[in-house]
Amino acid sequence: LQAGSRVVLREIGHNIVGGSDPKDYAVELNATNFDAVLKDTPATYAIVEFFAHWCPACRNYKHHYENVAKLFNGPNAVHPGIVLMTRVDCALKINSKLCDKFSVSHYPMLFWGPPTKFFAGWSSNQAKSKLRVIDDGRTAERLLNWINKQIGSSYGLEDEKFENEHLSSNISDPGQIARAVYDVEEATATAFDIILEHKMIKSETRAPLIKFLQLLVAHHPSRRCRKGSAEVLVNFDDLCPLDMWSSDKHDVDTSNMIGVLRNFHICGKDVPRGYWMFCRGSKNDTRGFSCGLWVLMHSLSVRIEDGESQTAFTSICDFIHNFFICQECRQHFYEMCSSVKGPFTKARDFALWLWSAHNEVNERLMKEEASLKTGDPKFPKIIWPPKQLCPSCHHSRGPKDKGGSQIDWKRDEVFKFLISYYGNTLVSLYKEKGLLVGDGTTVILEDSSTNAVVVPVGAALAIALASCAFGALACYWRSQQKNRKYYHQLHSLKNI
Ligand SMILES: Cc1cc2nc3c(=O)[nH]c(=O)nc-3n(C[C@H](O)[C@H](O)[C@H](O)COP(=O)(O)OP(=O)(O)OC[C@H]3O[C@@H](n4cnc5c(N)ncnc54)[C@H](O)[C@@H]3O)c2cc1C
Repeated sequence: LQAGSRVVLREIGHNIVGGSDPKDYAVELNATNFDAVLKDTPATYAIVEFFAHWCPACRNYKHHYENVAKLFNGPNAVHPGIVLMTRVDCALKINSKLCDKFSVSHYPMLFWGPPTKFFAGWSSNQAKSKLRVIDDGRTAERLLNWINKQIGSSYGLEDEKFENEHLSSNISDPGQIARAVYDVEEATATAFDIILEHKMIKSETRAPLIKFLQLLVAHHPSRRCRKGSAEVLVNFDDLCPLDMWSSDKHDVDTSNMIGVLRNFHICGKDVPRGYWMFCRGSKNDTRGFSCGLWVLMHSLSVRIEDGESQTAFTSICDFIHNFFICQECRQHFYEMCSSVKGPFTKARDFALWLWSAHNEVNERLMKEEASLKTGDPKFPKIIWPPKQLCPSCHHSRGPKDKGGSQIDWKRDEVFKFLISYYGNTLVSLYKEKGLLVGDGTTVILEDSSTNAVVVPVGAALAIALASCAFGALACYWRSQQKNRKYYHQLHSLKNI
């Protein structure tokens, strides 16, 4: 069911949801996929329209609903990942119980709330209290006004005309990073795709890749990516044999191997999704992947233990050096890595080094982008975190405090801020609730959409995750034996 829901969510992006009009933006749900789709959506809110296909008022209402849905759903959504707009046809027998559950009293009837509250026991009073009937959504304008009032936004029906320029770039809102967990997944999958696309796995790059994968298995903020990285790692020798790209390999062999590797979706089947959320630029060619990569690195740096700090440092440096396809970026970054004197012994020092290296890049780019006009006008480079985001990180120095290397930072406060920003806050909207424990069983954590602390950060987490990783590896090792056998059989057949 879950895999099915992902397919539906992915199809939303391409407007090819089965059964509904291919031009529809709202997603048609039914009793079989309702819970799973709402559970898996990265959107913060959902609207469910209960209607009946025979109802003339519903048919007339459809274009109003679609006009709003196109802002939020679909590959060209101006505001993706915020509201998932769906509909359920109550005239279909399969949906009658579902519509009953929501006491649908008229058509069309619209409900609003966090997606998880739609399936988390509608009968329970607590879930019920989080859902609201939209009482003023008769036209597209009124519906959008109603949404704007709920979430304090100022979206307009014409927003599409201005491309992405209406993006909110409120840097003082720490909650914005909560969307970035999906970008960290997107960046991980994109990086892996680039590595395959550009045949970057060579004898000299295998070791750095393995080391980086190990870091991801233990500390990636997304469980899906931890799991996928573990699968790649466990199968690494089979998937990436030493002679992978050797000249005596036929093109067919090579493309078969790429095919096999591609089947190992590092963050699950439905990532990359094809869009960015936190890292979305106001122009199509700004931000995106490189922003996601930074967020990934920072989120790793706040999850490691003291004893891992040097390994994490070299893994990240080597990964960027070997696999970040931007020549200038990787050269600059490697220079910064090479200038580090002693080995890191404290996770704090490594996290702060990465933060300050990133600021060094920001400072350089601030000037470059200003003179070349290549920056994103909505997201100019800044020395980070600005005072609005972390007042306690800055000593109050008044007018002399010009930024960059001149800022008088309170480094302990910066570290605290990094831990909370890239630790807890980053995963506070993340929908994967289960964590694997040593024996491969699943523990259900608190519902993450309620802002409850999902994962404690710090030593306890690092230890827990490290042992999870071991459990997961052992588990995958066993489960992959069958695949390995199949792979070897396939190979020996080919060699006959
Ligand atoms: C390793 C690396 C090296 C790069 N080197 C170059 C280069 O040499 N030349 C070039 O043109 N581009 C370089 N880039 C790309 C560039 O740094 C930006 O990623 C890109 O311009 C997109 O910028 P952005 O506005 O999305 O913010 P980014 O700089 O990508 O930052 C992403 C997010 O991280 C947060 N952030 C910002 N600064 C910090 C900080 N100091 N610590 C923690 N979090 C922070 C902010 O929320 C920001 O939105 C590099 C990227 C990487 C990953």
